[in-house]
Amino acid sequence: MGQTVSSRPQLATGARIGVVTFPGTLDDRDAARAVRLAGAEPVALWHGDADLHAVDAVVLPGGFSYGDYLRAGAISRFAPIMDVLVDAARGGLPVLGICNGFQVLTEAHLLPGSMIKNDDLHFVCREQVLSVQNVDTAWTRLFSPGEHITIPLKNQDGQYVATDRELDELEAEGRVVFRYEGVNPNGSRRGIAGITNERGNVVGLMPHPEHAVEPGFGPDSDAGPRAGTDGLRFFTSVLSALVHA
Ligand SMILES: NC(=O)CC[C@H](N)C(=O)O
Repeated sequence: MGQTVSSRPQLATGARIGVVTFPGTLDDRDAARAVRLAGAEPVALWHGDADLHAVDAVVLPGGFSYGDYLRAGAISRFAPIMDVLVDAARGGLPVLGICNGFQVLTEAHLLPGSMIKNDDLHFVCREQVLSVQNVDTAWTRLFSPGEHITIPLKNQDGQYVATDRELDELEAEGRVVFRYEGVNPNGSRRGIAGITNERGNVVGLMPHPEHAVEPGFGPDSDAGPRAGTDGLRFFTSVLSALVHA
C-alpha cells in the first residue's frame, strides 16, 4: 500500500472517560489518574447523576459501595446513574468494572454470574499474575493473546461463580478475558478473573489495573523500566478502540 505502518497504536487522546463514584467507592482517584496517564481526560460521574455527560467510556472503580451491604454491588446497581449506564453499555459504550465495579456489573446483569466470599473466607491482597485470554475487547486490544501480566488483587468477595451452562457459554464464546495464573486466590470457577459481554465493550475483572500504571509504583517495579505498568494498557486499549470505533 506504500504506507509506512507505525508500530505505535493510534490513541484517542482527547477522549473523555467517566469514573463513577458511589458512596463507599475507594479507587475513583486512582482510576482517574490512570485515565490521565493514558492520555485521556477523566470525568467525575456521581452515582446520583441522571446522565453520562457525553463521556466516551466509563470506569466503575473498586471499593465498598454502600458498605457491601446485602451483597457487594447489590445496592449500587439501583443508583440513578446505572439506569443510563446500562442502556449505554447495551448500545456499545465501553465500560470497565474493576473489583467492586465488576460486582456492580454482575448485579446489574451486564455480565453473567456472581461474586461470593473468597473460598478461604479471608480478605486477599497480593500481586496477581493473570493470563490474557481475549484481546478482542475494548479494554484489552493492546495485549497479546496468552500474555502474562501482574496487577494487584485486593478483595473479600472475589470468588466468581456461575452455572455450568453460563460457564460453558462464556468459554465457548471466548468471553473469559483473564484467568488467574499460578494460584487461584479465591476459588473462582475455572480460574476466571475477568469476563466480557457478547459485544466485547463491557469488561469486568477482580484485580486492579489502575494500581499498576506508573513505573516504580506497581508490582515488580524493580524489574525493569516497564515493570509495574501492565495496568496502563487497559486504559490505552480503550483509547485505541475509540479510534477504531
Ligand atoms: N477492592 C475492592 O474493590 C473491594 C471489592 C469488594 N467490595 C470486596 O471486598 O470484595
